[in-house]
Amino acid sequence: MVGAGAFGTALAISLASNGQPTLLWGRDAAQMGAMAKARQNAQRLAGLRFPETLEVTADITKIPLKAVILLAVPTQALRATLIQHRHILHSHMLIACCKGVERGSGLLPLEVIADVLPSVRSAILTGPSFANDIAAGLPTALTLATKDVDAKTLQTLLSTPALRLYLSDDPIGAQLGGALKNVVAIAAGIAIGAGLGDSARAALMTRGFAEMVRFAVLRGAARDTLFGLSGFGDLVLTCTSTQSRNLRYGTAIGTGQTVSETATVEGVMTAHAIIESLLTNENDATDLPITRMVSAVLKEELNMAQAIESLLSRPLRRETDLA
Ligand SMILES: NC(=O)C1=CN([C@@H]2O[C@H](COP(=O)(O)OP(=O)(O)OC[C@H]3O[C@@H](n4cnc5c(N)ncnc54)[C@H](O)[C@@H]3O)[C@@H](O)[C@H]2O)C=CC1
Ligand SMILES: O=C(CO)COP(=O)(O)O
Repeated sequence: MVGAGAFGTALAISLASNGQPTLLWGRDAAQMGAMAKARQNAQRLAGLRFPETLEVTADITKIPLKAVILLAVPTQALRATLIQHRHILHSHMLIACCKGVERGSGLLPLEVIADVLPSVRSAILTGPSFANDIAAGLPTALTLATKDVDAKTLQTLLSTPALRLYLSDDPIGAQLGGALKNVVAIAAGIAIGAGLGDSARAALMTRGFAEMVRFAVLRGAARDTLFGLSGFGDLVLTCTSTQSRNLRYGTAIGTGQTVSETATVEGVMTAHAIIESLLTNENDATDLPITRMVSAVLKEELNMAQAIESLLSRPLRRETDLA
């Protein structure tokens, strides 16, 4: 496991609890030393103890030959991680566990991997799951999306009695679902924080889902993928649970608080990355009102009243138009 934050630690606990010898690597030697000693990640998953089969290290050369490597770093840190450790990572199967779009390039995690390590085999692991739930062994279902011929072997390797992996051969759709739902969750949080009510949240979730489907299909996703765990499933979880950092972040913005979030809130950079990539392509007239609103509010180009007005003043149309 590369990346020892909440999600990397949770997946490592889950795999090790299922009897897989698992190595959890993090870049901060002092932090990894403390985790090894306490047998828990006190910063991110306090109280959830490591099984004996989980080894903790800050030495990346300890990764054994032929290991399957899960990459659980934030999307914006993925390229730097791959570049820094390419001599180790280039010969392994890489499973990206991050959800987002890279700012500057507009690329999805597997596209970043292909850009840095063109010949490497890869897959995306995504879907509705909170790190705490996985680490606690609660039932969870995720999507493992890949074009790789060994997909079934990977599915078996990474599934546990509590963590069920469903296969998909549509990595684009699976990645876009996971990336875009975070942006919609920020919008839903803004609505809740601004006191617009649960009906407004339901409207944003539904129109946000239509926006996700529209954008993903234009980028080559299969429409059905968006209706599965990695799209609709994760949208529901992230927009309705206060465990979600994206929802909490949006809620804080909606109440007018300044947010100093130390944990990863992927929807922020993803909203900017998508809108900026549309701006650089003048011919792209993709209709993304919610993503535009989120990006503009976070950049303080719109205040809350203007943002709400921008959504409410859009022309009335049939529900299924452009959906
Ligand atoms: N926390 C959760 O419940 C879930 C998280 N995810 C995804 O997992 C990814 C990681 O999120 P979390 O683990 O929650 O975030 P986190 O903020 O808890 O941890 C991120 C980790 O990445 C490390 N990191 C950052 N830059 C790095 C670099 N250049 N090299 C090596 N390590 C680096 C940090 O030190 C930190 O340990 C995100 O894309 C998130 O959307 C997916 C599903 C659930
Ligand atoms: O991706 C997640 C749930 O599937 C975690 O959501 P947050 O990043 O908003 O906490």
